[in-house]
Amino acid sequence: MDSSQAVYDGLKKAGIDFVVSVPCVNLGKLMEMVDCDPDIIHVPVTREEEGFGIAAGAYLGGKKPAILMQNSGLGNSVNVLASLFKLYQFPILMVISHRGTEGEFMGAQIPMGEATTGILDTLEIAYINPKTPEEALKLVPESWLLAELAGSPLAILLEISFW
Ligand SMILES: O=CCS(=O)(=O)O
Repeated sequence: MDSSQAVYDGLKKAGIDFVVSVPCVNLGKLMEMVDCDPDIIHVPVTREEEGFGIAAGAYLGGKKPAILMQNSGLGNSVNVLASLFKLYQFPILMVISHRGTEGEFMGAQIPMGEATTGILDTLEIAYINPKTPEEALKLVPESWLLAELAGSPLAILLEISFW
């Protein structure tokens, strides 16, 4: 099964209807799928924290939000995740291209790759790490249910080997 298709199908099964995105080489196909979907409002942004702010407003407006991002953007998002999403208990699916993992071609990605789970742990944001498209297809919809019940973001970490 195609990796991007599996994540997209999982988002659809979850009922995600609002997506903000910051590009990553591994998210390109998924972003195109989302952008072509008439039932999903897709808002490309330039910084992850901007995307989280827009997604928070969408959630308050009754949407089910997700963000497509690279883990490097997690560093830009600590404050908005803590002071907005955790404080007001907003759910969001964080579909994260986890760079700096095995097979990474860009050395600069390694430090944030290693820091990613620690940042999520510090923020008390749960995360899953599907290894195959089949796992992603099953776990993405379940992740939204958990995020909604918990009133919290939930990260879906997709390592380089996933793609
Ligand atoms: O952040 C790095 C740029 S790319 O590898 O996603 O193109």
